[in-house]
Formats: sequence, C-alpha cells, structure tokens
Amino acid sequence: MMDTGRVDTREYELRATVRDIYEELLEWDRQYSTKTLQGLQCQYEPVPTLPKGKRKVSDTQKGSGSEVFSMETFDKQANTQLVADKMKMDVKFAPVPRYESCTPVSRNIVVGDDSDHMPFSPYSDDPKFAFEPYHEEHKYFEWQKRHLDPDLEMLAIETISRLHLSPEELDDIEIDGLKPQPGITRVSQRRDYPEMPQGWSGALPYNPPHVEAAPSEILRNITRYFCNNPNCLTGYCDSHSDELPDIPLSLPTVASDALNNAATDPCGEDCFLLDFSTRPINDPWDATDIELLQLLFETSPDAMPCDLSVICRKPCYQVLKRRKDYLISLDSARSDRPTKRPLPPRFNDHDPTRYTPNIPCGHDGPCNAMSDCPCWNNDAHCTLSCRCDKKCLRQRKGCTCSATRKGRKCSSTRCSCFEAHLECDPRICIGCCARDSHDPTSCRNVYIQQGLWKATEVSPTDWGLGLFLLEDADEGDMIMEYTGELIFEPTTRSRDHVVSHRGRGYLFQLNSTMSIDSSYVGNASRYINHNKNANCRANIRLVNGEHRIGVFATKPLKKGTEVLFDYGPSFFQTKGAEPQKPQKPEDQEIQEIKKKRLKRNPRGYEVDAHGVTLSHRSLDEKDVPMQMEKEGPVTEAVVDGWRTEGEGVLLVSSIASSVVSQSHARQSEG
Ligand SMILES: C[S@@+](CC[C@H](N)C(=O)[O-])C[C@H]1O[C@@H](n2cnc3c(N)ncnc32)[C@H](O)[C@@H]1O
Repeated sequence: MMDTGRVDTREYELRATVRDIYEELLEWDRQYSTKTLQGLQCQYEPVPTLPKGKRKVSDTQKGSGSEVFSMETFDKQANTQLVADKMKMDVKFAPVPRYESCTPVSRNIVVGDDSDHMPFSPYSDDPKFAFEPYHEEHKYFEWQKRHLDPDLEMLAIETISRLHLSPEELDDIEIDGLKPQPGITRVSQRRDYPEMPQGWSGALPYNPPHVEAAPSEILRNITRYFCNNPNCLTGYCDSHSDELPDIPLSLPTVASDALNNAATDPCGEDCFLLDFSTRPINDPWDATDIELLQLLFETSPDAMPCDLSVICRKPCYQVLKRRKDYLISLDSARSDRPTKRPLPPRFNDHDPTRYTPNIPCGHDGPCNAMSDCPCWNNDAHCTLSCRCDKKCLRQRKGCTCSATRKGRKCSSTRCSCFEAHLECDPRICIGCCARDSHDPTSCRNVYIQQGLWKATEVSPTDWGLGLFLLEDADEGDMIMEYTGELIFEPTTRSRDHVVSHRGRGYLFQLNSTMSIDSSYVGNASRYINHNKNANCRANIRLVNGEHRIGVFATKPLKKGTEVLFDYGPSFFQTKGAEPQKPQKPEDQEIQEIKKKRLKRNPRGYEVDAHGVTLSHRSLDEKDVPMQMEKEGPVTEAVVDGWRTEGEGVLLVSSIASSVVSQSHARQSEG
C-alpha cells in the first residue's frame, strides 16, 4: 500500500511538472509567433498605373523596348499595369548548359544506399521525366519521415532538469507524448545535446567542447565525432571505429626559409616577408597561445605563417620564429631516438576479427533493415564478421579478395601494405616506408596520390564537356583519380532513372554490387569521354580495403590532348544504343514541343475547357490564348500539361495579357 502511494505521488508530481512546462512552452510559443508575424508585416502601397504616353524607357535600354505587364488581383477584381524594360542579354551572361552541381572531393565517399526517403522529386517541373518508376524506388517523401518533435524533446529535457531524473528514468516513464516511439532514439541514447540538463547522470559518449578548455582538448573532442576511416562520413560511426589507426601526425615538408617562395604580398606590417630577423619576440605568449600554435604545426605543418597568425592572433613574423624553434625541437627529438627502429606494427587487414567489427548479425536471412545489423544501421558495408547471407547486397567483396589480388606491389619488406598485399596509402597506412622520408611518393607501393596527378582543364567537346591535358604525359603516367560516391546496386538502379532522363551518366561500375558515381560528388575526371581508341585506361585497385580508380595514359600524350578511355561494352548497352552525335538537348526539346503543338493546332495554341495551354519555354504571339481576350478572370490554366491554380495562373495570365495588349497595340498602330 505504502509503495503504491509513493509511486502515485511521484507520478502525480511528474504529470504536474510536465503540464506546467507544457503550458509555459505554449505561452512562449504564442508570444514568439505573434512577434515574428508582426515583424513580417509591411505597409501595403498600391503600384500606380502609368497613363499611356508617360511610359518611359531608360536610356541604357533604348532600342531594347519595353513591355507592359498586367497584374490582376482576383479577389479584389483590381488590375494594375506595370512597365518593365526589356533587356538585351549580353552573350557573356547567356545561361550555362544545364549541369547539376557536383561537390568536389579528393577521396571517394562511402554512401552505400540513398535513403528510402526522397528529399525531393527531381525534374518536378519537367513533364517528360518518368517520375512514377523513380518514386517507386523510394518508400516515402522526406517530410513523411518521423522525427522526434523538438517541442517534446525540450519538454523531456526540462522535466529531467526540474525533477532531477536520470534520462533512463524518463525513458521508462509512460507519459503521453513523452513515451518513446519506435524508430526514434530514446532520450538516454542521444549524445548530441549542446548542454546537458542538470541531473543528467547517464554516461555521455560525447563531451561538448568548452571554450575554456585547452585547444588540444577541444580538437580531441571535435575529432571524436568523426570516423577514423577518412572515407566514412558517418558521425559517431560504430562500424569503423577500431578499424584504422589514428591518422598519423603530418610532418613539415617545407623549410621555413623556403616559405616566402609560396607567398606574394605581405599580409600586413608584421608579415614575415618583411625582414624582422633582428626583432625579438617580446609580445606575451601564454601557455594556451603556445599550445594552439603547436597544435596547428602538428596538424597543418606547411601552413603559411600569414594564415596561422590570423588563427593565433599573433604577429606573423613571431609565428615564423616559433616555427623555426619547432623544427629545431623536432630535429633534436629525432636525434635522441635510438638508432635501431622498433618494428612497425603489423597491419592486420588479413585478420577479419581486427579489421572489422566482430559483431555477428545474429539473423538467418539476408541483411536488411529489420535485422538490426550494425552495418545496415550505419549505412556501411557488410563486413566479413557480419556473417550475412551471401546474397546481401552490401557485402564488401574486397574483404575476401584483397589477399589474392595482384596489384603493383611494394617490394620493401618494411612496408606493412606489402605484407597485407594491399596498395599503400601513406596517409592511413601504419608503418608505411614513406612516412619517415616525408615524401609520400617515395613508397614504391604508392598507387593513387594527388601529388602525381597531371594538370588538366575541362572544355566543350562533341559530347558535351571533356577533359584535356595541360601538360605532356608519358605512357603509364597517372592522369588523375576517378572519385565519387561509392554506392550499392539498389541505389545505382534508382539513380539510373535520372541518368536516362538527363542523357549523361557518371557511373563507374566496380563489380556487380558496387559502383562509383560522380554525378553529385567528384572531380574533373567525371568529364572524361568514351572512345574505342582510347589514350588512357582506368585501373581499379583496393587501397586499404577501399576501391579506388586511377586513370593512366596508355601512350605518350601531348599537352592539349583530350583524355579518353573506353567505357567498356556495358556502359551504352544499359542506357540504350551508343548515341549518335547529339543535338543540343534544349533545342531538340523545344523543336519537339513546337512540332507537336503545330500538329494539334495550326495556330500554335490550345484552349481547353479549363483555361489555356501555354509554353513557358517559347512564349510568343502564337501562344496567346483566346480566353484572354474574353471577359472574366482565368481560374485555372494548363502549362505544358500541368494544371495550375492560384498564383501560377496569375503569372501565366499576366504574361499572356501582356502579349495580348502588345499585339493589340501593334494591330492598332498598323
Ligand atoms: C562520364 S560522362 C562524360 C562527360 C560528359 N561529356 C559531360 O559533358 O558531362 C559520360 C557521358 O558523356 C557522353 N559521352 C561520352 N563519350 C561519348 C561518346 N563517345 N559517344 C556518345 N556519348 C558520349 C554520354 O552522354 C555519357 O553518358
């Protein structure tokens, strides 16, 4: 009895607190919304109608003419006329070909599969895009995804804070609204709150960096967020956390006296480029300043003193002096080292228990969202230890085949990549023979290094854009790495709808399950065109377990040559027959629309029961709808097959009526 009473009181207290906080939140929300709406209101001033004859054409636009736009406000039955100068567009400002934006990256990014949620529907303004099959590849729209309501989350944190509950206690309480829902992270499992509420007792995997903390501590806290594997962009990644060692400290490669070769203009009156050799450092540098600079030297040792001085807020010449001291200290540390080097740690890629998280999936069938597989949850590959069914689409073949694959090998026994039969990437390879020499190209096993790339430029060709050499290349020289997103087969399939519609594809198939797509993320190598008599070839290599593609010259190439490789027989097969020399896609599209329209109606426009059909691409006199000449507002219009209402109609009808008034004006002048 006593116990029950205590539970009831506790529950009563909890419910009352939640209700109080909820009401406070509502009140705050009401005030906030009112203030925001007030801030958005502005004084309405009607645009005056210009009497005929007073319409002015600006001097700069003389010869270009002007147009009158009619704006109808349907609810007020008012009509306003606006004069707009018609501008002649300079060729320099002509629109660039319609290329989607592509984020530049220097390394492949492991994406795996696109989300089941579709953030937006591509080409939604283009009726020719077959959106239905594309939509079928996705389960929901992004807005249908369930997120934890931020108000509820605030309510939960505030309740923890006021009642000194632990997050776990809150998660266990069955209170409407606060009850954890399936698919949404429980409060106790969240680890990214900026400030933890009072009373929080759960262990936090993430410590928010505090401004008062030492620079190295802030950096350590921030970097804990990132995965050790430079190819993985998953924050707090669980799959790769122990897979790779920390990225080794970079060592300076440029001598301090050589730094001025890289600078042109002094950054200010304290710049190291002006001679300060005799001036002492007498500004106060406290321990934090020195630690910050030391950290900067360790993480970006070849950074210019001008840049470091901005970060440290110290005079530039003093930064250079400290850099010299830092290099001397490094040298003495090196000479103090015992002459016999300890053996490098072994790179255990051939040991799946170390290389991959050894957490068996614990399910029978193929790995999927229902099976709680850690790889699946983290959008990562299925690794050997997952013990997924062979049919799993995410299985990383590289894990098994790396031991037998023959690549260009390092023959130095000092190099652990050699032992692991892997290509070496000195940035992530422990015990690489290139690390001590400070020259990444010195390792004979180095395969794809940015420093070895050729200078190139992108220019127009017969097949859209293409890649051209800006310097000579010898046979076997590396041109550049083909980078992009590493995606799995289901995502390749769903992206294929967009590729076929666009008429251009950037997919490089690695094997039956995985491809590199540089449609949205990549570098200039995405512009390399296909030719059967290619001058380059693309080699796929496994570098520390990740697939990478290098493009190499197969013959000596002169500066100005277009870089071409053979896409292989399947590329054009999957996307229809090898295309003929293309017309400009825009022209082709417009011509087809015009042809269809003229066939349907020789006067070039159509009127249907609902309104008008207009082309927003080629609006000219022919497109003026008959209904615009009749009285009464248009309530609905059909633009290129899409029915539109409200503001869309206003825009269409105002453009159309401007064309009507122009044609009337011309007729009366005539
Ligand atoms: C990797 S992209 C190459 C860059 C492309 N030209 C551009 O402007 O973005 C591949 C696409 O270029 C076009 N392409 C490249 N070489 C071609 C060729 N020999 N014949 C026809 N189309 C080609 C095809 O549209 C193909 O899907």
